[in-house]
Amino acid sequence: MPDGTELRDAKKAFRAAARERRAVYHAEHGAGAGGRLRDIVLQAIPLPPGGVVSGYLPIDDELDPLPLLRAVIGRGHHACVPVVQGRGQPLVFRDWTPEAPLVEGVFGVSVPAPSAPERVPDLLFVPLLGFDRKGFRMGYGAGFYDRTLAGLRARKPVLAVGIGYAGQEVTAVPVGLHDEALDWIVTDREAIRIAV
Ligand SMILES: Nc1nc2c(c(=O)[nH]1)N(C=O)[C@@H](CNc1ccc(C(=O)N[C@@H](CCC(=O)O)C(=O)O)cc1)CN2
Ligand SMILES: Nc1ncnc2c1ncn2[C@@H]1O[C@H](COP(=O)(O)OP(=O)(O)OP(=O)(O)O)[C@@H](O)[C@H]1O
Repeated sequence: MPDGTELRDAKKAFRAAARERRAVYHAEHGAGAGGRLRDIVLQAIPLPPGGVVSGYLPIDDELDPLPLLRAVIGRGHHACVPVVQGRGQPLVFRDWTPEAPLVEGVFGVSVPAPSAPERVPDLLFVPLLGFDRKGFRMGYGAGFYDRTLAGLRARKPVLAVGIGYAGQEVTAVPVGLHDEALDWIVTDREAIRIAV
């Protein structure tokens, strides 16, 4: 069931404001943020040995997760990134390395070529527009990560780690029934473990 009108409007207003805040923070703090993020994640979060870790290829003013993904590969994990199949469908993930050939996917987002093997992540680094300390996030509004996390969590334990700038924190993200909470949020300043 889709969200009701009131929640949809609240989320829409939130998204517009969050985009602006992220752009301002990115312009001010973006340089070097990906390296700081990498160091904080590796210090705080135990990665599943030999596991599959998903990240993302940054768009707009997202915090750059590629230094982290390179480090994760260096420690023997598989890295992968999301591929949109279509509206209303969960994301799939394809293998990513710094050398991987990319093609243009849905929404003009770069994705690994179809020759890259599909993977099922054990740990997901999740992009976001805004987050709160309860572990709720908001994205671009297609519900891709909510749908994808719900599907994965029904099959096996996965760890969902939201990635964003400290300046993307809000008091409370408007949430609906479909919203899947994150297990951790890591910013360019700190790692926040969400209490269960
Ligand atoms: N880096 C990254 N990759 C990702 C995501 C993400 O949030 N970040 N996604 C997370 O789910 C999926 C892609 N989802 C997306 C959904 C909408 C738009 C988007 O820009 N939509 C508007 C354009 C708005 C604008 O540019 O002002 C549109 O539909 O026109 C982009 C990505 C998978 N890959
Ligand atoms: N598991 C699900 N099954 C069916 N519909 C869903 C599911 N998850 C989310 N939706 C629907 O998708 C729409 C968008 O959800 P929402 O506004 O939470 O997106 P978002 O979290 O900002 O986006 P994204 O996860 O793509 O970054 C809503 O109408 C929501 O009801």
